[in-house]
Amino acid sequence: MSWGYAANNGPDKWADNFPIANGPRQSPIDIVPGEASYDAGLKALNLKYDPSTCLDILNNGHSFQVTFVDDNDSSTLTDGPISGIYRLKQFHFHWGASDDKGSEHTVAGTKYPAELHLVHWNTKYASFGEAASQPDGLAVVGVFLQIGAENANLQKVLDAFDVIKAKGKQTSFADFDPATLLPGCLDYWTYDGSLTTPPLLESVTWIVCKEPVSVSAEQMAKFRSLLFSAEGEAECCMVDNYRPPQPLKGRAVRASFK
Ligand SMILES: COc1ccc(C[C@@]2(O)NC(=S)NC2=O)c(OC)c1
Ligand SMILES: [Zn+2]
Repeated sequence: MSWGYAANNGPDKWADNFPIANGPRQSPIDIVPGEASYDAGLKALNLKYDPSTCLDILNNGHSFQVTFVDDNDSSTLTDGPISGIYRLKQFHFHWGASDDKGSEHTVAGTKYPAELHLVHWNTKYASFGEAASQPDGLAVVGVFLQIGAENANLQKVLDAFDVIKAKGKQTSFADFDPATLLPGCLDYWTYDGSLTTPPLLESVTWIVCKEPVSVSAEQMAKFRSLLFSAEGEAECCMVDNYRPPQPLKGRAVRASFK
């Protein structure tokens, strides 16, 4: 049986096949603002995305992801807590069955209804796959979603859902600018962590934005219309696809802001 988010294959069971689940730099974590240390040496995030690199949108059975062409430096993350150039590979989300849960990171115990992950890989390595196994291989920008006004930029992504409802469905998705999903203020917390699903590789420099972006309750209902299941299988709504916070194990969480 493969991993998932159900009682019999969910986060509490992942260590059975992926012992790194109990490793020293696992993600997500609970971010406690009062315990984060302001680091004046942290640079502002420099995100430069080219909408023409947007390729397709896929239901991978765990989330949905929008994938980008990453054979050049058209869409990159530089500065912030990282050195060098990291290329945008994909973005995806995690969300709950109801608005009181869904994010992976929490802030002083507060759960948001959803969390966006923008995944970038270090171009000092030959490919995303190689970078994913290196301690400085990936940089993921996390953005919290909170219930409020309808998010017109997010709606462009949600409008593609009807054709990717079931696991394995994929369709072309072009000319989307992921920068439109970012908050106005790019203050962030940063710490060393991991992928949040198996293989849970400890290769992620996490960059979690302090400011959430809005999503309407109706838009959250649209997220919950996706399925974990493939066509022809018993329908299983894609909800609660989040890993709960993991032990900090002595790691420092730095803040880019006072
Ligand atoms: C082998 O490479 C992988 C595998 C899974 C993911 C997805 C995820 O586990 N990682 C984050 S972050 N959130 C997730 O759900 C990945 O994303 C960078 C890279
Ligand atoms: Zn993720």
